[in-house]
Amino acid sequence: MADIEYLRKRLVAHPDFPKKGISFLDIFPLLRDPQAFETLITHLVHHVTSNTVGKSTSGKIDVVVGLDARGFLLGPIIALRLGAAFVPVRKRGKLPGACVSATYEKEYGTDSFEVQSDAIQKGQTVVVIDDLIATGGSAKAAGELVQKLGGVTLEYLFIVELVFLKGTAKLDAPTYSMIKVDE
Ligand SMILES: O=P(O)(O)OC[C@H]1O[C@H](OP(=O)(O)OP(=O)(O)O)[C@H](O)[C@@H]1O
Ligand SMILES: Nc1ncnc2[nH]cnc12
Repeated sequence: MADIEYLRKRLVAHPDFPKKGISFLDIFPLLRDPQAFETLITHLVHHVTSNTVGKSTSGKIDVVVGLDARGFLLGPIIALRLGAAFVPVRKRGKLPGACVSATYEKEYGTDSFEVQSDAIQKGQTVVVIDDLIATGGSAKAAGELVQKLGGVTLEYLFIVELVFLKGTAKLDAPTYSMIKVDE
């Protein structure tokens, strides 16, 4: 299996995308490389089963919440391997039926997230997954939605953390990031 350094080397930085002054870190090269993709999924599942499940009173993770859009590429695979439900948190206006919503600021703009009201039951244990945490606005909004439905977020998982933006300080549960980027 490849190691974390192998993954780090495959991240590609795009200056001034999507706005001037933002250095956009692209995770898609990792997904193009089956060895890297398998490593990152196996690593995150191992982390959850060996560290996070022990914090759950039910002895399992009930729900994996994935964030629109790149969290959708990771969440369902991890949910299947954990035997958990997958629940999407989507940008506003995309989900049918009753929803709860939260508006948030992210590194390059404002957005709103929604989740279906019946997607998480009171007391269910949750891990939230996304590709990257920058300012933490997106993950914080997702955590608020889980809380509104009565779910218990045990951990936030990311492939990449932009440490200098201090996004994890906004979150109400521990975080785990495979790759920390310092500048
Ligand atoms: O920590 P933050 O400052 O909130 O930024 C992180 C979020 O920004 C990116 O998504 P984006 O909203 O660009 O959406 P996309 O996945 O649909 O491209 C990224 O995938 C995270 O979800
Ligand atoms: N710098 C960045 N690179 C990739 N995705 C992001 N989402 C928010 N900031 C980002």
